Amino acid sequence: MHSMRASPSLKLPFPKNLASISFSHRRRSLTISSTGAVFAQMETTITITRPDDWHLHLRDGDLLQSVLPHSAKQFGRAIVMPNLKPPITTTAKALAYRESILKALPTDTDFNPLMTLYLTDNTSPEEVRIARNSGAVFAVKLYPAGATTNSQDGVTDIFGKCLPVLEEMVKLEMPLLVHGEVTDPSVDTFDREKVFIETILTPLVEKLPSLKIVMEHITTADAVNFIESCKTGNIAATVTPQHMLLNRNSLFQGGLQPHNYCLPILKRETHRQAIVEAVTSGSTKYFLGTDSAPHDKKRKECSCGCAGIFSAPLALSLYAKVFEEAGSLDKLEAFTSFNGPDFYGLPRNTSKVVLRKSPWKVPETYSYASGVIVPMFAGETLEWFSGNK
Ligand SMILES: NC(=O)N[C@@H](CC(=O)O)C(=O)O
Ligand SMILES: [Zn+2]
Ligand SMILES: [Zn+2]
Repeated sequence: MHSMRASPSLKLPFPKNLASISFSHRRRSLTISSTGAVFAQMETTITITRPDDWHLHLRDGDLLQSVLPHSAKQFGRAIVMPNLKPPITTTAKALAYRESILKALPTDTDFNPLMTLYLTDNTSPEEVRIARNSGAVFAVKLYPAGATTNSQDGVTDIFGKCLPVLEEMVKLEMPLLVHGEVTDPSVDTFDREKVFIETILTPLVEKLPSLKIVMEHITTADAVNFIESCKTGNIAATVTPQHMLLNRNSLFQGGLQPHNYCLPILKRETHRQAIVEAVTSGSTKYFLGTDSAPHDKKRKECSCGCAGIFSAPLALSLYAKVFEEAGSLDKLEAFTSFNGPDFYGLPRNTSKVVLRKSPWKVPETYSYASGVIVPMFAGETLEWFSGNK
């Protein structure tokens, strides 16, 4: 009879260089087969500092009520996007929105929503000062008008209309969060991020070199090159699970796949690889921003489906998958839990979350009072499970 014992000498597929995160392999159960062989089933967990989500759409009303607990269970804080209808353009609106988020929170959580202001052509420097002094608003969000969901009130001409506000933001050390795509209909959809970097972002950094900028949800090797080329420490990027796990083929796999449609749109495989390589290298310039963007199933599956992927319940599992596949699980915690607060000048969380290697099936839908939301990877099995306190 040969037996397998749950001993530390058992070969497990993990990197050796595990500086900061703690792993544990525990024997969960023993199975004795008909031939008498004993199999030990191992339970593997990773314990990391509680992550934050630096780019999240919480919506309002019914939708807020049902999506918020998924983020609050796993994340300590989130930068809450202001693209509501109507948008959050003033501090007063941001504070009221914050109150409604706090009211919708489950009681057993200390989740902290960090608010943002929606930049328009008419935002005043005074409004940004009020926002900063409120202590509740942590950034200003630039949506080029028409670039994405609920961006119609966004900026039409950043250099013509917004310079005084941006100069004030430099003084206040208030970060500018950027949806980095041009809206010119003559520019190919797949090139809109690259052209934005060339025509807006590069001149903006030249004009205001000390403005803190987060390029949100990067999707291209061009964005990685841009971020790497900025040596000053005040330019960073958030990265979504979908832009590290999917390429544009997944928009068309076996037919049109509306639930993989988000903006900026998924790009070709070489871009995905460049992003994964940069993020899993351990660079401090990249941090977790799910861009979890719930829409009702009916608004995704229709003749003109809207952009946005709902990933809040599974995002952490997905990031773990990316880092594991890259052989860089030891770098996961800095990306999820350190680089973001360090960039924003906020303390890192002190509590922990546990990720468990315990396969689970992503639900086909999540329901809310007025309908259902189809999550990313609906119905698929994921290896890492998170969600325990
Ligand atoms: N990412 C998306 O495709 N959609 C976001 C808006 C955004 O972040 O651009 C949304 O609010 O639905
Ligand atoms: Zn966006
Ligand atoms: Zn977004």
